[in-house]
Amino acid sequence: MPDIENFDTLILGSGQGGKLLAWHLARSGQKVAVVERRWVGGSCPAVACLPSKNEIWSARIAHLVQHAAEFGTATGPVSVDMAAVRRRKQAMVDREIAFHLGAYKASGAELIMGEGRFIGPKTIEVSLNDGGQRRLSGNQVVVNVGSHAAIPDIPGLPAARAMTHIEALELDYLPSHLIVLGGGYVGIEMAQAYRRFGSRVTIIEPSQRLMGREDADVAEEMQRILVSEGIEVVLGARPTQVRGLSGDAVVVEIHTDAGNRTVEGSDLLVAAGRVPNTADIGLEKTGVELDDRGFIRVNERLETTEGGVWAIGECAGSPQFTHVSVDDFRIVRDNMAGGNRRTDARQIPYVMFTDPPLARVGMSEGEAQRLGIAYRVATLPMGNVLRTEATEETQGFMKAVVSANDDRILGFTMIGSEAGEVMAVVQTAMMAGLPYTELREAVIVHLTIAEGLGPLFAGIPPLR
Ligand SMILES: Cc1cc2nc3c(=O)[nH]c(=O)nc-3n(C[C@H](O)[C@H](O)[C@H](O)COP(=O)(O)OP(=O)(O)OC[C@H]3O[C@@H](n4cnc5c(N)ncnc54)[C@H](O)[C@@H]3O)c2cc1C
Ligand SMILES: NC(=O)c1ccc[n+]([C@@H]2O[C@H](COP(=O)([O-])OP(=O)(O)OC[C@H]3O[C@@H](n4cnc5c(N)ncnc54)[C@H](O)[C@@H]3O)[C@@H](O)[C@H]2O)c1
Repeated sequence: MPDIENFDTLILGSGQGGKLLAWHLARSGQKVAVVERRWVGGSCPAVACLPSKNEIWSARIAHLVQHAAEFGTATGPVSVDMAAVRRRKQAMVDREIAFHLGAYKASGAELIMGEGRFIGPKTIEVSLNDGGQRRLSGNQVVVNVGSHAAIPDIPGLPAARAMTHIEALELDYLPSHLIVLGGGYVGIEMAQAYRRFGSRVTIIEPSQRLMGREDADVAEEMQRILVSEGIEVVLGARPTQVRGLSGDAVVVEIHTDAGNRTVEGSDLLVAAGRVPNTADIGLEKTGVELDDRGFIRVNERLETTEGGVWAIGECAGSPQFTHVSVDDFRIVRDNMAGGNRRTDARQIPYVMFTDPPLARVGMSEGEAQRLGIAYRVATLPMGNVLRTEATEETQGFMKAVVSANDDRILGFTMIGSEAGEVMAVVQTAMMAGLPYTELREAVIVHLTIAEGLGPLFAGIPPLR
């Protein structure tokens, strides 16, 4: 058995927050090791955020070129080369890997490539990817192992060898008919991209609406946009059986209130949520407890149930976004240094990178209703934002929720061009505690999309 090597800080999984913590602590003089089994830099730059947005951008180019004549540019026949799309994506991933290796080297943190497993409190055994084993311990230990795609328990699904986002981002051919199980973030982003590349696409979603956490008007508008591009959306549909093989021919049988139906396609993508990577990492040999859904039990300071062991990102049950894992890093960094930063009451903005995108910060109207918070609401169709006269990006709307008791902005949702950038303006106003009237009266540049914030907030009914 190899001797146990001791580190000041030992991090399992090079997730988004964990790697930043490693670089920070190592630069501060600590002896730090990060154990990563597969993706230098974690999933975001390798198989999730960056590669998906890279391919979504390629799909947008395809879409624009296909519609170029409407804007006065004549093109010849348009075709999409998925091998070239994939190559462009892979070149970016390779740049990301090089960047991360450089950052590890510059910081002095050691990146150990191998599968890690706890063999005792604060002690990890690593099966090295290059062969052999190492045993490591940390005075402080951080778990940042992320999650993997959930594979629902549907008869025939394992045999159909459905893709997750990982395989879908590696396709170098165009599926003739892509069936997507799940109408959430991954499903919708990938469905629109593949439709724009030229696939026929069907989304199968068990709930009665897409994007369950959004208001009905928001979900309906997104559905209208997807359907207008030729995507078939089947709601209230529970898959009961899968037959065939993804990449060849697949059949999904679904049960709906209206009866049973069969959807036949060529390729199958599963996008039905995430499962934390906590099942096989030996936590039972430690004092680190899991909750009933398999997430690491943490307090608001991101401390686990074992002293000196912290958890960051999706495995800690944090909302599933890179910027949240990065914020978890800041919390753990400051708490390790004796501070008291907390996860509760932080804003969690997000953007779904469809075209147009969906962005939200703060409360939706439905959340205000569920919490019994008195509110005022205004919406503004994107067609009323003057810039869209020039760009014809008229799909979607802005929606603001404001307190009925004072002028606080409670939430902002937008489907529309530049939604993420416009949302950041509202988020900043919310962080500063500005009343909505300040945005209503602000001098915002003509002819920007953010100019729509004036008329949006002018639509909020006055205080009674
Ligand atoms: C297709 C897709 C697109 C997305 N797009 C966005 C987006 O645009 N914006 C956004 O904010 N979020 C996006 N997300 C979510 C985002 O990717 C995640 O929330 C984020 O990467 C989570 O980071 P994390 O720190 O929890 O862990 P991860 O970044 O997932 O890292 C965990 C790491 O731990 C490693 N690991 C696991 N177990 C072990 C072990 N036993 N030994 C060694 N290593 C191990 C894994 O290999 C992995 O590299 C997307 C997700 C998906 C699936
Ligand atoms: N732009 C972004 O920031 C971005 C992009 C992609 C993913 N993400 C993150 O990753 C997370 C995971 O994404 P996701 O799309 O896998 O999960 P999700 O939770 O967003 O959506 C999963 C969907 O699958 C449906 N579903 C559940 N069981 C099903 C079944 N048996 N058959 C068909 N559908 C089923 C659910 O009803 C739900 O609508 C997201 O919640 C998000 O936090 C973020």
